[in-house]
Amino acid sequence: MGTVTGDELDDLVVHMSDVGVRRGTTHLLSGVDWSVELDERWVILGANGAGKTTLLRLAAAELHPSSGTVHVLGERLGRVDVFELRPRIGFASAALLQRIPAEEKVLDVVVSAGYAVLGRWREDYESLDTARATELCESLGIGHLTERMFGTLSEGERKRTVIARSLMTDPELLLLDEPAAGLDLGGREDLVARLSELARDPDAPATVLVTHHVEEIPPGFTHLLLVSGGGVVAHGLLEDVLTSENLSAAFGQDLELERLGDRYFARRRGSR
Ligand SMILES: Nc1ncnc2c1ncn2[C@@H]1O[C@H](COP(=O)(O)OP(=O)(O)OP(=O)(O)O)[C@@H](O)[C@H]1O
Repeated sequence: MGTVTGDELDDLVVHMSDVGVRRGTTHLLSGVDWSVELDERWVILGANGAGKTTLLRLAAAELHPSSGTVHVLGERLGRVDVFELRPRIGFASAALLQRIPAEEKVLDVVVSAGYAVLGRWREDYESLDTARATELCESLGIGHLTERMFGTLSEGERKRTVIARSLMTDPELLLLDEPAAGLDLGGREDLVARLSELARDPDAPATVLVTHHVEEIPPGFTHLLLVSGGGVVAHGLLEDVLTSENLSAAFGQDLELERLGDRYFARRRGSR
């Protein structure tokens, strides 16, 4: 990816150069070079344990690299106050989902992202925030659930609530960790369609979505980072990088990729 100058960095939402993450003697990531530009929508695809969540946590400024450099929204990790950086990033993570109290009202789960982040006076902004949270819930198909307790929602409804929350602060970077995991077929298809709408919205932030399955790639996503064993197998434009060969290399199996319209499917070669 070459050396990037200061001016070029301003246009990059994420820039990683020769990044490694180590825990003891284990290398979670090594030699990762990756950049995300303002108008790009990236999918990170790879097998269990490939390093996808570790990459996302670096981009979320939740983790520092052990080696190499990571810039997020023009700021270098290690040289920036992450508490100032994180509010500019929307991160719908599985960890966040687990931390939300079961008795919290859906609308409050979404709206409170704004309070926590901006530390503004509730009285002044309450109605504006409520209107925005309601609009986000409606756009994600949970507009009828805003008064429900979070703990009473289905898995799919919870995922959408967390995505709505991550958009509440109007982030410059949106990170989605396995948004379709655990959903039934209908739930997955509905979420894929909504994420596709978001991806095609020119006002939406630069987005990075982590998944294990090519079937979950929403149309409108533009780029793909294929990872395996803590390293990058291939990266670039989705339609160039998503091939049977690259997929087989990333998953260590002889896989056959099929494209049907703007969706992808994969199976082991020779299987019926
Ligand atoms: N603190 C740690 N110490 C040692 N190994 C770790 C630590 N955290 C993560 N790992 C290992 O690093 C590897 C990458 O983890 P990561 O969660 O990034 O993978 P992933 O691609 O998101 O996996 P999955 O798809 O299963 O969620 C895994 O093998 C994991 O067991």
